[in-house]
Amino acid sequence: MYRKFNADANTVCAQTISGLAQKPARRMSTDAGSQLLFRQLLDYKSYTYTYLLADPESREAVLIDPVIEMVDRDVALVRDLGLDLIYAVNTHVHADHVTGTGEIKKRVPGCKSVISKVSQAKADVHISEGDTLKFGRHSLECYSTPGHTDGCMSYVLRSQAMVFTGDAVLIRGCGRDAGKLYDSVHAKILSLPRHFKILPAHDYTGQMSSTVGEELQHNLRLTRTRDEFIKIMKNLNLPYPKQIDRALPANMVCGVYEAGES
Ligand SMILES: N[C@@H](CCC(=O)N[C@@H](CSS)C(=O)NCC(=O)O)C(=O)O
Repeated sequence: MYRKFNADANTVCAQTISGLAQKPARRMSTDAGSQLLFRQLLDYKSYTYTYLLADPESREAVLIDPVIEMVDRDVALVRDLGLDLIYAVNTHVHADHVTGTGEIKKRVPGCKSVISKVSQAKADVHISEGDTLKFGRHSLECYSTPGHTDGCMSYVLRSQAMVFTGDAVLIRGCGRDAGKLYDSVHAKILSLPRHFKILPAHDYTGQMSSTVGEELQHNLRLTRTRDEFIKIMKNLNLPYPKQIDRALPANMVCGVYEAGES
């Protein structure tokens, strides 16, 4: 399904290239594998990571999982870096914070909101398994990874060996719910090459990334059998997310209520 993508996944290059000010003559290479602007941004209230990805050549950019309270920061960064933000993407309908995608759309003309079709939430673009989101020379491959919610998607940036897992896989942890989550995570995320970097939607322990190999070895939930996993998740008794009553209805409409809109 994804053969059209850069098969040379091992061409892993410096992922953090903040050189938008670089003149074209100083660029080291023109292949997509070598040039990505990458920023991991934190919302310190919900411990949500927002990711800004861009092709420094075309300047097309994507934000993954923006948070409404942090939209000023995100839009300012996009402007400072001279980027053309084309997509504001959600991994799923979040329960712990309100998405910034609707607010970003208002401030960045032409930016489209994205979420899975299965989520049934409002957005400009509804994606499904096997779809791709292109920005410049890069492509995010869309994988359905249900379990935490039915509409959860993970996004693979193969040329950089990165996977944005939302709440499906957290570092040494995972999202809520059990059987379906175990199956989709093992089939779609933990089956990626071991060097692929895992970039989750949250971390509550101050860690920023992991790898597939590391989680296969050290994730105390996901290394168990399916039955053990279901038992562990049942006994966690995770508390009700504080913002859930505000977040869920807002996130079904892209994070913003407009008078007259449903
Ligand atoms: N304290 C936070 C919620 C923390 C939480 O439950 N996070 C979710 C992902 S966001 S809904 C989760 O699945 N965590 C798994 C875990 O093991 O922590 C709040 O009140 O918002």
